[in-house]
Amino acid sequence: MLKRGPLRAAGAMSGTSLDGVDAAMLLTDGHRIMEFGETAYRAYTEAERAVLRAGLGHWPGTPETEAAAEVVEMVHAEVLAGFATADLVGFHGQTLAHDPRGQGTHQAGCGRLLAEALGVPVVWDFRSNDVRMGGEGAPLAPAYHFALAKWIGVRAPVAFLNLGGVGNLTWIDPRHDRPEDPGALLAFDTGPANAPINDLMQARCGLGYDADGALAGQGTVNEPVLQRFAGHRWFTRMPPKSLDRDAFADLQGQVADLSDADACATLTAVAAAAVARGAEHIPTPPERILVTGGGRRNPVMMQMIAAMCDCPVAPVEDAGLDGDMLEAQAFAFLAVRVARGLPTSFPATTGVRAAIGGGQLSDPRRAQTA
Ligand SMILES: Nc1ncnc2c1ncn2[C@@H]1O[C@H](COP(=O)(O)OP(=O)(O)OP(=O)(O)O)[C@@H](O)[C@H]1O
Ligand SMILES: CC(=O)N[C@H]1[C@@H]2OC[C@@H](O2)[C@@H](O)[C@@H]1O[C@H](C)C(=O)O
Repeated sequence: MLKRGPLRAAGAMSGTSLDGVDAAMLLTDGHRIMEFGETAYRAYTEAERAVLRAGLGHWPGTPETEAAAEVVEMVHAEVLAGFATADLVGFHGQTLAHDPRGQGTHQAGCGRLLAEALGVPVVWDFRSNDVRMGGEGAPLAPAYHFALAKWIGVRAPVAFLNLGGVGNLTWIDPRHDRPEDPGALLAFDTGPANAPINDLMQARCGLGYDADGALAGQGTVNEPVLQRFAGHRWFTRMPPKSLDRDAFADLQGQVADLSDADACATLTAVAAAAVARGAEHIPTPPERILVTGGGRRNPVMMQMIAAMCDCPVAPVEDAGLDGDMLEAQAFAFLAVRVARGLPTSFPATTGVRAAIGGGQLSDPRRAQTA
């Protein structure tokens, strides 16, 4: 049995950019943030990343996904070994495929095995119940973004923007008390963010990403490619909506004839345009957009977003938050919500019919997994 009151939860996230595993401790009762705790990061080795890449687009039960799950479990056990004092672990796993209106959603990594390895209860499989109930299964961080808005004490609507492999945006009206209140939140995936840039850098330069936007900064944006992207029907679809990492994989072909710098600048503008087109759906302009995820370190992308959106754009550090660990903290927060029977997604965040929880709790101290 988990104790009453606030819990020390460790969250772990392996994101779509496939760079590594982030872990962060949070003291929370699932409603409020009481304290931020220690953090850890373990980059995937090239060999591990290749195994994960080979699993992308595969559904459970193939040799590729089994190999990917083994890597995910092993690296998480290593990273989370330093969090043995946690009351609970929130384990997202690695999304390999996401098709909520078709085959479902698939996060590699078994939380029951991780719970046994760590000797700590683990909440995992956060997305599939939402999909089963008709939701998009993503984004799930908005419930945490709502708690963060309360933590930083905003009084006017604010937006959190995550620039990971894929981008996602949460608009929050802080006048509401609970994330499930109608009008409190609107969230959706904006579109591709760093994933197309990383794929380009890998293919053309043998590098993992465009560090500090250096290559993009030397290039010229190809307007026809940008305009074709901005006119995609994805942007007229009403939120909530979610995206698979490789949903816009054809972008690589569209920049194939451009120089490295022009292709990189164009894909960076694509990420920014996705945010700007997505922002057209939000109910009232936010006081500012607080940016989390690795893309906030790309000054070219940040400047393009600021230019295309009509409001201030700043890294979450400006509000005293940790933009590298925010998603790991989110899954610590969500784990506590699952353990306490609180909803983790809402009609305005995943499109699910009514606010619901999800996740499985595997407790190694019990014979059975609930
Ligand atoms: N200094 C930098 N300059 C440019 N880009 C950067 C920099 N640092 C990180 N990035 C980009 O951010 C990516 C990592 O972002 P992040 O860790 O937020 O993604 P993720 O959590 O894996 O993805 P998602 O949120 O979609 O699951 C890197 O792969 C790279 O593309
Ligand atoms: C299916 C899936 O793993 N989606 C991720 C991905 O990465 C960013 C964006 O697409 C977001 O929808 C989600 O992650 C964050 C943590 C979320 O659920 O809020």
